Amino acid sequence: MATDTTVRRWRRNPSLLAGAVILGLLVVVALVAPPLLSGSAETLTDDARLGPGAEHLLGTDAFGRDVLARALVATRLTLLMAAAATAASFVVGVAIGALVHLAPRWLRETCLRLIDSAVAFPSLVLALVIAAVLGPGTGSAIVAIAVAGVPGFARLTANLAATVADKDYVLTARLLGVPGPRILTRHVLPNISGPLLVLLSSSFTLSLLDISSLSFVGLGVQSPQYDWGRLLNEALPSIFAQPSVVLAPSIMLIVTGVGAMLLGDGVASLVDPRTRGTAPAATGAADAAAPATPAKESRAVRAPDGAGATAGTEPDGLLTVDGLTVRAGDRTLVDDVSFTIGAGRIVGLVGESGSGKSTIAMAVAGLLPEGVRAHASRLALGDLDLLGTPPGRRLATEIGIVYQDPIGTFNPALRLGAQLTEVARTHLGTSRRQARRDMARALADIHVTEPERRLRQHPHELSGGMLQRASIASAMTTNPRLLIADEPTTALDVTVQAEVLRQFRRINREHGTAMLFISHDIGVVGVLCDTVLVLHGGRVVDRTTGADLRRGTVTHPYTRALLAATPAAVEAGATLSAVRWTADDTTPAQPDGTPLDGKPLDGTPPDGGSLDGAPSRGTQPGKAPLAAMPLDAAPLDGMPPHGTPPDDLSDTAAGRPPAAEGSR
Ligand SMILES: Nc1ncnc2c1ncn2[C@@H]1O[C@H](COP(=O)(O)OP(=O)(O)OP(=O)(O)O)[C@@H](O)[C@H]1O
Repeated sequence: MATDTTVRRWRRNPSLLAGAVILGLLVVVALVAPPLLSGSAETLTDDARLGPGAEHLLGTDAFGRDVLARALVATRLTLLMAAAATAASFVVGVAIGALVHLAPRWLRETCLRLIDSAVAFPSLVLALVIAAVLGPGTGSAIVAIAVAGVPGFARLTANLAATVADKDYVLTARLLGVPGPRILTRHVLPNISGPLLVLLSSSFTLSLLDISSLSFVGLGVQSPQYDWGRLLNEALPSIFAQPSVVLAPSIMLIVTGVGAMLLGDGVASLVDPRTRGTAPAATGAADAAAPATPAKESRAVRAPDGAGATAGTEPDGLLTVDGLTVRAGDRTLVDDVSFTIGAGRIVGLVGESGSGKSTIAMAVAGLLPEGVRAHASRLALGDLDLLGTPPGRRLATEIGIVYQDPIGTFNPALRLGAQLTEVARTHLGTSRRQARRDMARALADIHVTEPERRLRQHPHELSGGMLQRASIASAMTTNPRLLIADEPTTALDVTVQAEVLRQFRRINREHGTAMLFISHDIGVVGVLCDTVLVLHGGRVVDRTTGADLRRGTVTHPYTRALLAATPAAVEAGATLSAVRWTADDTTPAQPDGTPLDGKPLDGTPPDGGSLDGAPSRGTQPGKAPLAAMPLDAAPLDGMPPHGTPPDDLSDTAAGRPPAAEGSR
């Protein structure tokens, strides 16, 4: 079975096959040629300068030695030198690149500039200078070529590591307190191995040519040793009279280079789990939502009219954010934002793209990118002070994060089982077997089909909806007090969105988990959240409730403008409003320019857009708004029918703390 798979993989990878065959043959030549052909390659005879013939296929050189035999015998030394130089460049270059990536910013920038300058210098010229300084010889040629190859590997490693460093799975590892070197070896290096292997193969080819060049100009291999470069050097005086003498070493050089490139391409595609050719799991049906019962009347307490600005502050605040300001250099990204989240409550952050939602979430989780600084009068999760350096273990176990892109959440190079059980094994001390058993149960709870099999799969083998549910299960491993969901439904189609939202609601009710729920979709926020902060330009411009959003009874002009820009809230045939509002505006923008007067907007469901309403007018073809999705369809893909509370998204289920919104 395993052999079948291996054969299929090789067949699907012709580059790998061709490269391996070519280099394999060359290795055989390197092994057998010296003992078999040294005699005819090195014995001086009187048959000098013979042309190609039956006895000497490519003729003889000026000392009567067989030209082809010499080229074949030289294979061993040439390959060994090129391999040694490339291996040294690779090891030292990747190590330097990794250290540069881990270094503080100023040092990293300085090192990168130096590396860039070294890369700009042609490697052969660099090698010539080094070889000239070290003196001619085999050892100095290897050192010269190895040193000349280091900057290329260092730059590629540092640059690629930087592109992986802001991936969600790296941020999660940082939140979990995984040390930098381990993040590097487990998450970063495996995900940049493809390009590094391609560079390794091209670097081998380059080393081969550079070493041959050094020997050709007399700085490399010295007589009586010989490599292909040395053979070309010896053939130079008779190149016009007897061109066949340069043929053998030249062909050997070309064939070896092509073989190395083909092998590099093939290996790069082999190590990339996304191109291994495993069939992806069924999508669509597997992700479809299970049926839900009709939503019951909303219970969320509504802030009194005109008191929208008092919502967003909750009694018994579990999470306290007071005067949070986030800056990147001189630029203020988040300006004096304050709110609290009570235990078991869901607070939404809504606003246009760039309004600062994710920045607030990352500041809470202590995951702000380099160069971005947060200041606050208070930033705390219960007794855990989030300013400064909170203990990594507490951060890892008390805050869970679900990101927007379920694919980016997971390390594509690792199987899901290893990733999903990491927190339990690292922070809870659970054994590997028990952690897998627990995770399989958690996945089943969240309606992931065939959980055991999923744990053995790579992320690319699951659909987006399944991955998002897996990441929710993963975030819940430690039963965190606060779950941050950063646009968790944006990358999903609307049917899957509903199921994912239902899971958030279920978790909130069953575990009493407080949530900071981020979305640019005001409909989604209205459906799920108790209280909602509306952000604009990094500031909170309105504080309202989910119930008010669903009823469309919000009063703030910007919030009303956001609602007016929601397809489900607009009459069929009417113009969809663009949001044009500045902090100085006191009147909301209507499509026709008339001010909104506080009446519910046309098309907005009168008692809120629960997930069970009939499709609204104004719905865009092909993408129904969430508020319009009927969720009582038959279960799909064998998903267990559910839909009884707590899986509906109404606010009526028991077990939630009373929502008495206080004021700041
Ligand atoms: N590392 C950074 N350095 C400088 N500015 C940044 C950085 N990260 C984000 N910003 C800026 O901060 C502002 C807020 O970004 P943020 O990602 O928090 O917005 P958002 O509301 O979450 O948007 P979206 O919905 O598109 O994710 C944006 O103007 C963005 O350009």
